Amino acid sequence: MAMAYLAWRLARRSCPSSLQVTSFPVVQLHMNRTAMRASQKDFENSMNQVKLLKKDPGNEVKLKLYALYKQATEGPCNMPKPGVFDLINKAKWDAWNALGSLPKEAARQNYVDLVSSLSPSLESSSQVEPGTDRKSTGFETLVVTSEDGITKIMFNRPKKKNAINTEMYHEIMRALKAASKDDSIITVLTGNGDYYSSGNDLTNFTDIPPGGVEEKAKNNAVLLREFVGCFIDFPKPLIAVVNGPAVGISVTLLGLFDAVYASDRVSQLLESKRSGKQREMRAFESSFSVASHKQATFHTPFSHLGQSPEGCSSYTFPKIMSPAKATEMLIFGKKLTAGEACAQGLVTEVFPDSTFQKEVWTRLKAFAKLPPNALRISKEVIRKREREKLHAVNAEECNVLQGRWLSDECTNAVVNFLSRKSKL
Ligand SMILES: CCCCCCCCCCCCC/C=C/C(=O)SCCNC(=O)CCNC(=O)[C@H](O)C(C)(C)COP(=O)(O)OP(=O)(O)OC[C@H]1O[C@@H](n2cnc3c(N)ncnc32)[C@H](O)[C@@H]1OP(=O)(O)O
Repeated sequence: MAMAYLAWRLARRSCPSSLQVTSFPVVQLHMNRTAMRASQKDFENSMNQVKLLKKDPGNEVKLKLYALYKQATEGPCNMPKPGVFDLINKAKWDAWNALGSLPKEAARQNYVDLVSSLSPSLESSSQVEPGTDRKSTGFETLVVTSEDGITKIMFNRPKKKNAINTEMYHEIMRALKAASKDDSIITVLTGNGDYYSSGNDLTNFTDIPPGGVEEKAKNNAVLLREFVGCFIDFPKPLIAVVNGPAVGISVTLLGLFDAVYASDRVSQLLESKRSGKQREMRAFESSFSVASHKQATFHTPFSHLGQSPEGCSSYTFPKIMSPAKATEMLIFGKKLTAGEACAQGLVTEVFPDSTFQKEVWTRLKAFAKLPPNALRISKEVIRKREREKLHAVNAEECNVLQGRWLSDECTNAVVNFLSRKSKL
């Protein structure tokens, strides 16, 4: 019924224009010379950790783990190429063969990194006494854990790039409200899998209630306003660990966080691509092995989607990065690398991808050892004078979006995506 509704709205107008398609080869930076080499013990520990993963990481990640394991233990692919109809072995052969002549020790390090990026809590819990890793139950779209004074809220829809559906909006609000009252010192948001979050789940547009599209838009404007309000009012230090690409509302909300940490995987690649330094690009890419993660990028394609800024970004982004830079992101949809987002003040610090999880969680555990009242009171002193303004901005943005959601431009863009004609 929902798709029929969208088709009906589409049929009333000309065929939608297609979205610009930009995509960069997803490659993984080869271990650089200064990166630590994973010991055999680390490698064996990681193999055991894979067995402890509570959630299936998905075929894409499992293929990468398989390929890196074979490369680390046997070297370049030495398997005869399976036939085209032997789909599983063909997929495994492709994944292993794509690693080329990646050295064994680099493959071992990449394997260890990939496993630790799949479950940072496994890594941090492997460094604490059993039993202190409290996992909150009752969430479908999140994994919420509390240990070392840190409540970690992990988006957990990796197969959908951690797109935020209606259930997830409510669960994030519930998790934040619980975190504001629990005994943790700081709260961290991060993503499971290769994305931080691809923003609003565009299928949110499809289930039209009996009251019609106007009612849906009104209800979702209320939902959005309440959701962003939780971030404006959150009393403890709130930190984002951006483990992969971030899109839409997952980017705009970063202006309300107290710190944003991201990995550098993408910076050199995209920057040399943009600067047209093809020779440098080829040299750089030649050292790449096959992707095992996506790069942390920051993309707010609101105009492409016929929508408008939210998450208080219409106010915070010009303040953080200047009106001109905010315009490039919020109006023209410029996608930023982690390095660019850091240079513009949206990201607090960028870490080498090979040590990203280790360094960030070590730092967060140190923060969580600071006096909790001093942290809360200092945050309050910094944030309180803007709070009323932020709520007013949030209300206005939701009002404008409510109208945008009813526009032809937005409907066309959503139908485009849902019909899989193009992606951003
Ligand atoms: C009329 C009333 C309307 C009410 C509206 C309700 C709104 C709810 C209230 C709150 C609204 C807040 C406002 C927020 C705005 C935003 O966040 S705008 C940004 C929205 N996000 C996007 O536009 C990104 C869309 N996704 C993509 O462009 C691509 O998926 C990708 C992120 C670039 C990744 O591409 P790729 O690596 O090729 O992977 P895919 O194969 O595309 O994705 C894997 C599967 O995941 C699904 N998916 C990914 N992102 C989304 C998403 N945002 N929404 C829905 N589904 C998503 C994708 O479809 C794939 O699924 P399968 O095909 O089933 O495998």
